[in-house]
Amino acid sequence: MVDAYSGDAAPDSPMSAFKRAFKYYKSRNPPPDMSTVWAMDESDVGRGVRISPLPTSIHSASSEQAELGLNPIDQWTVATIDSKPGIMLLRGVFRPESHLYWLDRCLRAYPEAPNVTNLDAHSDQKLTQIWRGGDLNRLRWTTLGYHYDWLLKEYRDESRSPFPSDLDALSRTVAAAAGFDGFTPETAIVNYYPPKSTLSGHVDRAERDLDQPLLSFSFGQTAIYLSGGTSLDEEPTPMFLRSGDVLILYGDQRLVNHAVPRVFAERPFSDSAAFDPIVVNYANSNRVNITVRQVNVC
Ligand SMILES: O=C(O)CCC(=O)C(=O)O
Ligand SMILES: [Fe+2]
Repeated sequence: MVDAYSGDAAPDSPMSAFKRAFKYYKSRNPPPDMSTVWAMDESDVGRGVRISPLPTSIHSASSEQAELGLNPIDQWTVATIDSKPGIMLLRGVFRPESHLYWLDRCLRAYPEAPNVTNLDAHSDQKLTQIWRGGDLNRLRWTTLGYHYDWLLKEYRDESRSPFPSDLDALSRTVAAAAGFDGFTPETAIVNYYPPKSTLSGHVDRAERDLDQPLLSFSFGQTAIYLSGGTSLDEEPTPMFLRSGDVLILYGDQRLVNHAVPRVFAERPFSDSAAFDPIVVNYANSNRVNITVRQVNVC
């Protein structure tokens, strides 16, 4: 399956450590040994994984946090890896019932005009009502704010639409809680992962201000995420990203190779009167990831 970043693959040797790991975790036959994937849910001295509460230096209004579907910040935890300063994996951020809210936004609202999706990027006419048109299974990405140009690999000032206010508030709250007070959400890529889909190895370097973190929100089913180094020869770390996980990359980790070689279903979502059964159904077999970035030096 071709994914949005596949044209971005560096001309690496076929046997780079990163590519080898990608193939290993993507393989169906034989399937990978899942016990080799880092769970990151408890401290592990051997691997240098530390889990701690988030230092609660910021206090955004708790009413706003509740509106965004967030747990109180003192219930969040952060996992770090000693050998990879610049990765923070936040857990406990979202209340369980809010995962479907964000999935609903990614499926019903964000793909609509003026936002751009893979379904209309190469068509003269903006497709509307992807949701009602039954095109959900072909939806692979939506861009918000600055619309990333996949061919030119850049953001252009002419191609920009308003950033959704709920995602803006979520991103600012999470960034500030993690110590990035000045973060300004200006663009997001929503990636949709049906079963068996992958995201090829790539580095996110198009943003003009690389001193700002990148926030990555995962909802729905679970991914194996490969966190590599700046060289494809560096052995990547495989880790699970589950619904509600927030990965923050900054500093030395802002420009590393990463990929999603596998998505698998393990998380049941129950029917709920608050959500269309199509959303619940989608959540039960697909994964959605939102990466939020600041483009400019603000
Ligand atoms: O789906 C993910 O976890 C990663 C997405 C990603 O790397 C990207 O959008 O640049
Ligand atoms: Fe990326």
